[in-house]
Amino acid sequence: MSARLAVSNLGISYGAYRVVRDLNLEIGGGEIVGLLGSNGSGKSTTVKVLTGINQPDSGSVITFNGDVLGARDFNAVALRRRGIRVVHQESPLVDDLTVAEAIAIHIGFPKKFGVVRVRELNARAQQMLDDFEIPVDAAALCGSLTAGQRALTSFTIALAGIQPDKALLILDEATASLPTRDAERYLRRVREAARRGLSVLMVTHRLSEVRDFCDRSLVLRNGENVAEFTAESFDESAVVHAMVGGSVELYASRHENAGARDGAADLSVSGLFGPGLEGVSLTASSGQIVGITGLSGGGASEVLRALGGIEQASQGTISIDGREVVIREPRDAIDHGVYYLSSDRIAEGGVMELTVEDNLTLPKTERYGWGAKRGVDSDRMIDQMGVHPTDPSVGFGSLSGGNQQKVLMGRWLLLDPKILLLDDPTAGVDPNAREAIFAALEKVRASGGTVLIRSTEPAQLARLCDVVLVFRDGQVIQELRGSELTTEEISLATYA
Ligand SMILES: Nc1ncnc2c1ncn2[C@@H]1O[C@H](COP(=O)(O)OP(=O)(O)OP(=O)(O)O)[C@@H](O)[C@H]1O
Repeated sequence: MSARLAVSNLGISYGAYRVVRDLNLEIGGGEIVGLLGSNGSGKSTTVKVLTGINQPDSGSVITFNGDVLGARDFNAVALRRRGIRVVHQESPLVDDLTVAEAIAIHIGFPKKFGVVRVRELNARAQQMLDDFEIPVDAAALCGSLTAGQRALTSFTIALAGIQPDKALLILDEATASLPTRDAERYLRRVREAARRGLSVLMVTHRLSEVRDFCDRSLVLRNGENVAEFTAESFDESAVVHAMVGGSVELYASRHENAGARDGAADLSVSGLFGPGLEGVSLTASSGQIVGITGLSGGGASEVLRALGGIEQASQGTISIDGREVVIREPRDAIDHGVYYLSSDRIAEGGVMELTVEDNLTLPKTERYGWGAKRGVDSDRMIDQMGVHPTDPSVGFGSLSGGNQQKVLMGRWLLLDPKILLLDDPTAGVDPNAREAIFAALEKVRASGGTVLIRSTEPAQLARLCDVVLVFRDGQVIQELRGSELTTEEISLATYA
């Protein structure tokens, strides 16, 4: 039987810049294939060809269900009609629509005499959700869904109106911002769909997902296919080796931490109320990495946003080095040496139209003057964070997602942060970049800074943090320290 998707000699270029070369890939019916690679290795670019955003170079041959695709097929509508569907990391659901309406946008509204039949609309959507045991009410507003439910709704939309045994689902880091537990739940649904014949191409940086859910996986490096693993031969260190062309050094781990000063609460928050916050109190000392976790909407992201001046607290006090400060907007936070890195790097971080150097040095622009210092600083950060490409004059908007994240992190590191607030900084970054981020945090800690980091991956927090604060209903409900800092304890406290 022929493969569902067969790609041979795929080349993809941006102008004269060849980003993908000679890529060969086959996916059989009902197979789940992982696509791995460092940030900037060409994964998204490949997905963009299969979803009709990019055109392949001439000489590339792509066959889907036995049909060789021609130039006219490479547009989003035609490929979707053929049964190639994609789910991205951010679910573009309109908050004011119900789940049933969001599904109907893609497959049509049931109508009689031009009037939408709401009962039928809801019943049909509920049937689709129930078919995959997705715990979502079809009549609920999309805006009321948790992150995990949103992701599962997007999955349902992607599968709407297709025959699984003729289709290909592409997961483009679909689980990157989900907590580990929700991601597993999600991928179990994907596996069920694969049992029904759906073919799946899964782009992810979480190697454990590939180990647990993929039948095979390919590794891209600099746009070339450098290794292939079966479920049996899959080995995390061999994969990472193939991704980076060398080994990854492991940096920070909390056992190395000697910097924390006991009792010196350099950041102290008391009775903080505000959007999503119901009286948060916490302290963090110089030289500490404080982990923040909790279900979405529980206050973990919200407290970082309030401290960073993105949202305004309505009540409560924030003190730094024993002095009360007022943080109403990002500028106030920055003036006190408090820097916030959002999980939404596009909306709240980088300026797409500016260069990498501009983005790195943005908050310090007025201090540079005419000397070469600006270039020296930006080169140093490009090197420290392993930004690719290394040319500081390229547009920030042309960097891959993971490389954008490294630049935004580098921007704050250049300012020697006193307090660094990071909201899920490793979502969508490859293992090498993750280690570069951890190494940078270790430096901040060693120089007496304080880091508050939210992560959806309990294993990361267990490895990195001196203390982990668990949030629920807008409050800190538990503090884990010392021997409690294990993946299991953190997961239990977060989800139980
Ligand atoms: N519009 C563009 N113009 C020029 N170069 C681009 C453009 N988009 C991407 N690139 C370059 O193509 C290369 C591959 O990027 P791509 O986004 O495919 O990487 P990726 O493997 O998906 O990375 P990540 O894991 O960070 O998302 C990168 O070097 C990137 O800088």
